[in-house]
Amino acid sequence: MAEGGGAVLVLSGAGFRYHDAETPALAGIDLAIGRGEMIAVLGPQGSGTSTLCRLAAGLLAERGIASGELRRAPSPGAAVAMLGDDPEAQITGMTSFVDDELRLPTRLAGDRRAVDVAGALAALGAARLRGRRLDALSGGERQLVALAGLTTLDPGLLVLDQPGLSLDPGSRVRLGGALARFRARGGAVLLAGHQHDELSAAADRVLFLEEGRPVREVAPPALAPAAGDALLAAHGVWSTLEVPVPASAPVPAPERSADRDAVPAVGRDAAPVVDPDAVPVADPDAVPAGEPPGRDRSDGEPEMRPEGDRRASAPPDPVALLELRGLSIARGGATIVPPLALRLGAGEILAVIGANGAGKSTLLRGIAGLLGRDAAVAGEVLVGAGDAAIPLQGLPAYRRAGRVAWVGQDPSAQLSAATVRGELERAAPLPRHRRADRARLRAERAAEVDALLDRTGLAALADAHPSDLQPAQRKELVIASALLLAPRVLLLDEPTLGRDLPAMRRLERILRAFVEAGGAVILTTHDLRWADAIADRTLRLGA
Ligand SMILES: Nc1ncnc2c1ncn2[C@@H]1O[C@H](COP(=O)(O)OP(=O)(O)OP(=O)(O)O)[C@@H](O)[C@H]1O
Repeated sequence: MAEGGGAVLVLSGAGFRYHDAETPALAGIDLAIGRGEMIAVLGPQGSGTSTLCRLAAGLLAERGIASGELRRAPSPGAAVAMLGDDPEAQITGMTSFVDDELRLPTRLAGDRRAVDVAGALAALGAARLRGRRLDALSGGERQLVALAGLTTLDPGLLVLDQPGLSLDPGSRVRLGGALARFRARGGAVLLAGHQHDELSAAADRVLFLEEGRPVREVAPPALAPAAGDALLAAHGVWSTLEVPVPASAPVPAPERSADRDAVPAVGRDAAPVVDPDAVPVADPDAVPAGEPPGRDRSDGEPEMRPEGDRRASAPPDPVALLELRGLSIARGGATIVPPLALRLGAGEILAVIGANGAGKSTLLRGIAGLLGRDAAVAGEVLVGAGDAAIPLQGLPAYRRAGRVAWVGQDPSAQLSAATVRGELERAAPLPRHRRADRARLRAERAAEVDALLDRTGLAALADAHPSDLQPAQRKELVIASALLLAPRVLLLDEPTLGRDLPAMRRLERILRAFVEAGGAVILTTHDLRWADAIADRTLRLGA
């Protein structure tokens, strides 16, 4: 551990207690980060990782009482720059375009020097975002812009709270490369989170927190998949790292074929009940004349293709819950989702994967009827099977919601009540009833809300304001609201964001119970290891 003169940040016996809290959020923190070092602090949700970030960045002064010692070394540029844990709050709201957003931190610091916008974006593999409007970016693209903006400050210490949120694995690796270059120039990095990923794996040391106290320090190789899983589990931390494929493993079948027989079988525990011909495929017949399948962008990005089908042998299709017939979505003159044919059976979980900006959220929004007029949606979305199938296209979102319930990438945008319980109580109207039945129905709904609060781990927070929840808890709340609608199909956009190990297990239990009761799920995720474990099939969007 770096001490004394070379240290950029030193915490000795440091602690912090929020004004309204009975117990300290942090206590007994001894940590020194030297020039060129990167330390990861991991722990379960509520263990104090975000508080430690804010303390290190000097952002807690008004909110409680600090104890112990904290020293930051002076730096020629900004002493410290921090990325917070809420991906949707990263963009300032003060600018409309990517380039201006990247110049803003330097300008706000009173520095008039020219900012290398192109270089900052290119370092994160995001050169394509130059000149784009901020309100037309995907969640991960926004995260990349926020990260690129921080790097323009060239601070002595970079504090990153869950920087991998919303980033695809390639972006996480590129961010790791940018951090390595920053460290080579003498910069120091403190990262924190509830998940172990490519970034924490590249740290010099990993410190585990438990109830605000440091409990163990290890070198990242001790946490490698799958050997390190038990150690991470003992500290309530989830790992998104994929188990490396041995060099001798068989090469999987090509992904691009629309021929079902060419889809790599990746094995499965329970056979899904889907149509044997229901493997999601690019529908060549649905491609408009003159337009190639895939998004018409110069960087050769997305193309729809089947990723994997876990069926060892395909059983008959008893209940098709959702069918897409040539669904395609274009925005701003570009094809975002190429024509897609897909049938989803009762009991099935489909994971949609793909790089940042590949179109995953757009697909879910298209199914839910939540795209604005600027989006050109073609093709059909049907819920139900055969003659009973109900076409959803043309129906407004509120009329689709009872059939396909959508949980968006940004949970804050779906919350409006003053308390967690209030949010659930208003999530779905009571069924049509006679006045005499009202009291009984209300009591049943209250019991249902209590049960959901327990299942989603929110019972102790029932009276909290939704804005006071962590991002992962807000998502939990929106999932609970969606379940109250009793939909046939759940559409979950990045449900794993920011979850620790217990919260991941809770999510799995909720999904399993939903599909075992006859529902179907489409979810998006950048956690490819988890997608492989939870989903019956995966669909990759983009290149
Ligand atoms: N209103 C809009 N107008 C034009 N393009 C848009 C608009 N909204 C999103 N896009 C673009 O559509 C593409 C797909 O966005 P989408 O949010 O679906 O991606 P995603 O796969 O969910 O990405 P992420 O993994 O980062 O969440 C992106 O390139 C995005 O910039």
